[in-house]
Amino acid sequence: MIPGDEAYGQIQDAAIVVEDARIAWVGPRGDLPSQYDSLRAHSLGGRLVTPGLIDCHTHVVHGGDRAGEFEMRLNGASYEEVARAGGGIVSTVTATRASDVDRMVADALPRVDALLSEGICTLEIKSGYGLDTETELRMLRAARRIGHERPVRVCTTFLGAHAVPAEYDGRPDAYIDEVCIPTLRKAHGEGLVDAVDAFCEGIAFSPEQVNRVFDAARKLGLPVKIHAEQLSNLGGAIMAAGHGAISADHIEYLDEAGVAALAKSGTVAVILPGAFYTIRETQAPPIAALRKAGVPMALATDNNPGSSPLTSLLLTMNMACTLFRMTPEEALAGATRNAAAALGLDDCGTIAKGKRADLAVWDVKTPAELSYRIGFNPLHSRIFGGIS
Ligand SMILES: O=C(O)CC[C@@H]1NC(=O)NC1=O
Ligand SMILES: [Fe+3]
Repeated sequence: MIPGDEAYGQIQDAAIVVEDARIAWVGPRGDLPSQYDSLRAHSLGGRLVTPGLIDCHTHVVHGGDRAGEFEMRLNGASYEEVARAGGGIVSTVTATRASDVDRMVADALPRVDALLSEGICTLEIKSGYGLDTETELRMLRAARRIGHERPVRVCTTFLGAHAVPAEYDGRPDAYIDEVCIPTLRKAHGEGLVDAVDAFCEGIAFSPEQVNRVFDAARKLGLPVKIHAEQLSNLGGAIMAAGHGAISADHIEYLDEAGVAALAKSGTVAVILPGAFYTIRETQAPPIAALRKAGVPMALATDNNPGSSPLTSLLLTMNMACTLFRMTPEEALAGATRNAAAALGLDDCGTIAKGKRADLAVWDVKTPAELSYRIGFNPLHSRIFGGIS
């Protein structure tokens, strides 16, 4: 069954009125109110227009790369074995600690530009490769700077609970209490934090440890999100749902109880096919159960140097359809309105009166082409805040 226009909320021969970087009116061109007749019209040649895309989960700021580990895994080492051998996240920490804000920005901009070239207007950027106060702060300052150096809205996420640094090896609780939570408070005090995230996994932090970070976040009035059930089921998503988390991400190993918890709390499921593909995971996230339970599903690149060096949200959409059997309409919703919800944003992600005038214009005949092609970018133009 091929969905019609109504499935995407599509309007044929539409007009969109933009005033002060916001959408003032949208509808069939023939219904355009006469009050707008005097505005300068700009034809898009009948092309498809979608909301500007939103990449709601990235680690795009980081030092170094992990091509060497890529080769290790190709010689048989699993992702967890690489992590336990002191590789993985911790090896990127060394490179990031040696970097400064200017260098972090310069290293990230080619990846950011690649993402923007596909119509992204909102980009989430996490910390989490510093794991000490000063480097975590530098990462978040770099993320903020990217939002000033490029026409993109940046949402920052504190991910101090990403891994246990070498100097706290075997002492995760001490790291949470002595570094992670104090750094969160300092970063929040500098206006660097829009949300708080944590990696709940056997190779990272327990639900109890993450719970302490989330308690601190909520005392600061910050929304929380979680990397959960990526490699096993520790109940992280259920714990996060109990905190009213705005998203639970990865969730390959989410069970029925976890699905029900997300549905009850209104938490968005963020599906990350890049990590599933890169670490050659075999357990797919429970898409059918999430769909049946009405849990909103978002998509993101999870751009990071280890488990998902993926810098294409369009390819992410294709992978979500081909690997996880999401529909093209679900994939587009996952990169727009549901991605906005995963960031706790209500002013973007759809083309509607009052929303930001963030739009993507495409040289395609149908919306399904955006998920159908592999490694092809049909973007005609990107409109950010009403300016193309
Ligand atoms: O491998 C890396 O550098 C990041 C891995 C990434 N972080 C996380 O919490 N889960 C992931 O897949
Ligand atoms: Fe991630």
